[in-house]
Amino acid sequence: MSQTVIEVRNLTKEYKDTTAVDHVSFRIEENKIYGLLGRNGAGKTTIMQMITAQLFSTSGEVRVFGEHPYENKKVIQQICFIKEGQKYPDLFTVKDVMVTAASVYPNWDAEYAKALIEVFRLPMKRLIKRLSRGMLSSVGIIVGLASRAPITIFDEPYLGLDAVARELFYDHLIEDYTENPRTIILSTHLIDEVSRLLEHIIVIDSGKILLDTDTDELRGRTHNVIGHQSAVESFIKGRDVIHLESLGSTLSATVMGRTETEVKQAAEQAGLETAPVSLQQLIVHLTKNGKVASR
Ligand SMILES: Nc1ncnc2c1ncn2[C@@H]1O[C@H](COP(=O)(O)OP(=O)(O)OP(=O)(O)O)[C@@H](O)[C@H]1O
Repeated sequence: MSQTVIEVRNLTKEYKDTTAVDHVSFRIEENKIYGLLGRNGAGKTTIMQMITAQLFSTSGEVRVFGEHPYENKKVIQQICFIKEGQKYPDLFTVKDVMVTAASVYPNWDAEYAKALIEVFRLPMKRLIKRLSRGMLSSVGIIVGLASRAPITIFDEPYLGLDAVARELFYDHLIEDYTENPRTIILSTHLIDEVSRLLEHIIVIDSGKILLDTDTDELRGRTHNVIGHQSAVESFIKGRDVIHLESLGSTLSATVMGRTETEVKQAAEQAGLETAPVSLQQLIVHLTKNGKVASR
């Protein structure tokens, strides 16, 4: 069985007028790529800030490598947290960021960082404050990848990055992860783009967990079932229906089964068509409904 590297129990963060994170519990296992997904304001960044000891929880527990992360250098050194809009000192150049990162992360690979700087075409001597928005995001991505931190977290790392640079990021992430397995948590709204990378997803909605599942298992459990309205309506009775769409007399229902293949097999036996559901569609439907269920 895989080792747990992060354990969160009943984690809650309350602000004066809002509960940003509401009794959330989950485990993150070693050497897997996770997606932490959800709509704006769902609570993703707040959770990541508590995991990385940048924010105190109101209640509940966080353990990283079995220990409290707060003021725990041994634990903090093992985590690289890349977030949108990272601030750097005014006079820092790209090179200064790389030199600083090398001194912070014990597994830093300077050669790899150099190669990535060429891939992303970053000018080493330019002041960070003179970089374009996309270039600034590339700096974070390079630090995240070259840190080789046992837990690497990317929170919406691509503000301003063009499609080519995002593809480069995904390709390098998967290639380097294969050669140097570690735990990666990606938080993003570009779900279709990263869906091939994610092994496990945790979906947050209004501070609560909506879904915590292996991606392949989810794909196996969830299908669009398509057919004549009356046939689909009778098929979905008593089933977990996430979304319905009708076109004339045809009805398409997005259905989540309890076990893999259950929905697909039953639908086919009933003479109905099935089609796969993209991860993005699924998450949009789930979070639009805001339906918290024991999935
Ligand atoms: N310092 C704060 N004071 C009050 N409310 C806050 C504070 N920080 C965050 N919140 C609120 O907590 C909720 C969760 O915010 P959070 O930034 O964690 O969401 P998110 O899922 O990361 O969103 P996004 O995808 O837009 O980045 C939001 O309602 C936000 O307004």
